[in-house]
Amino acid sequence: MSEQRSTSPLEVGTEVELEITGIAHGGVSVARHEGRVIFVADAIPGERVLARVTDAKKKSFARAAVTRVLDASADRRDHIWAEASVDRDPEERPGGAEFGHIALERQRVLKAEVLVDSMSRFGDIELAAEEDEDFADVLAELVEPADGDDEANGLGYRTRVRLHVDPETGTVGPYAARSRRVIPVESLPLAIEGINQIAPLFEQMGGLQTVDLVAPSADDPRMLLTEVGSKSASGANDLVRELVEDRGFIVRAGGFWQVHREAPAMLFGAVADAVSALAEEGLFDPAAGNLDLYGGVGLLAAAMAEAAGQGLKVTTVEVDEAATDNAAENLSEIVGALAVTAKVDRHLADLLKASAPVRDRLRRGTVVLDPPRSGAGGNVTAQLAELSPQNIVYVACDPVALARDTKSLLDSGYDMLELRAFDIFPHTHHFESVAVFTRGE
Ligand SMILES: C[S@@+](CC[C@H](N)C(=O)[O-])C[C@H]1O[C@@H](n2cnc3c(N)ncnc32)[C@H](O)[C@@H]1O
Repeated sequence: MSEQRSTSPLEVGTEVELEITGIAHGGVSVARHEGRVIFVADAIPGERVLARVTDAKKKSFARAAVTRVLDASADRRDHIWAEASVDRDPEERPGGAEFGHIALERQRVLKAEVLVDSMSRFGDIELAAEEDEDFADVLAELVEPADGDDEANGLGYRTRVRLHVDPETGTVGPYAARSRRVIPVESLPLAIEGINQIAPLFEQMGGLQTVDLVAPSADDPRMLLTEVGSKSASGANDLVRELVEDRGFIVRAGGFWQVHREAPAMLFGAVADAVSALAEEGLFDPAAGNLDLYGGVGLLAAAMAEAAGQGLKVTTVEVDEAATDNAAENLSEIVGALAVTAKVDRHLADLLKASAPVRDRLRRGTVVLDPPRSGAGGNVTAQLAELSPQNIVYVACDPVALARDTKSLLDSGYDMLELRAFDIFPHTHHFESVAVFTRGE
């Protein structure tokens, strides 16, 4: 494509020179062009770049992708995935490693900035440095790395990868960034070795829609194939074994399990730490009506038990019946554990109608919740506020959703005791947060 450095009006394909001023949620940086905000892919705050406009439909903002770096940040690195380099046409770059051109430590600072900004704008929480502490140090330490990631430069961690099949050519690969075009690639640098060994990157797989690659920690890696027109993948219901420290979990091969090899242990540890800290403050009651909402196969209920002991009473609530069955088995040694298949809002609505003694037990309880990306939302946070459990441990994969739900909880009289964040998706903009709330006096 020929280079057109014209400015207004912005049109798709136009190249513009931009000063990158900050980071936005979603893995893009921020610049301004003649008063209009531009979200720029593949840039780093502080850089001056040439970027091609990729979307100009909205009046208030446009989107662009870097085509040439004019003044590079000291944190710029060769992209960890050769195919995603800025030397390539933006449309030919695979998605899924949108921070792969940034030094790992700076990625974590950018994630911390997004968390701090989200909490300030949507959560009414200003995260500040202590006296004698530099805020830059707070940002550098807020998002905790997973074991082994610094040594491996954040590569080789994914135990689950979804590839797509081009309906015309049968080529297998990831989607391009911001589109549903399949991009052929030579390797999957974020995936663990076992997945790279079985990935059919050089095969034609016409007739298929997706190829899911799964490498459980205590089972053989495998491919789950979904045919065009089918809703389920072959082998998705096979049970595989996962190990977290020395505790075993069964999960369906196609079911939800944290993607980073260390993530289950990290989140297990974070929830167990939170429960232990609450117990030390006299705020945790193992015999109360404790809940693990959006509980999957019971990972976080098991973490509560790790801290509280086998006498824990806890109910996991999960919409997927098969995952609930797995949770029942995974938690079978915890006599007081119950696994329920239900939508969280329906289950909470039922609990709100329960008898006074049951409501009292819930009021003394601790709720762990780990909702999907959209967060718990206003309805569920309002139900929680009405149930009024003593503590809420909120595990979140989206900082903005967490911040919005935080605001609802603070408005309902909860105090935030702790906020941690975990870099369990290196080279992407994603990260996980764990926020601990307790009911105010
Ligand atoms: C982020 S996963 C967490 C799973 C589990 N806590 C873990 O760490 O493995 C979210 C889970 O919520 C379930 N889910 C999604 N929407 C739900 C709803 N409205 N009610 C109950 N469960 C839901 C999904 O099936 C998924 O298992």
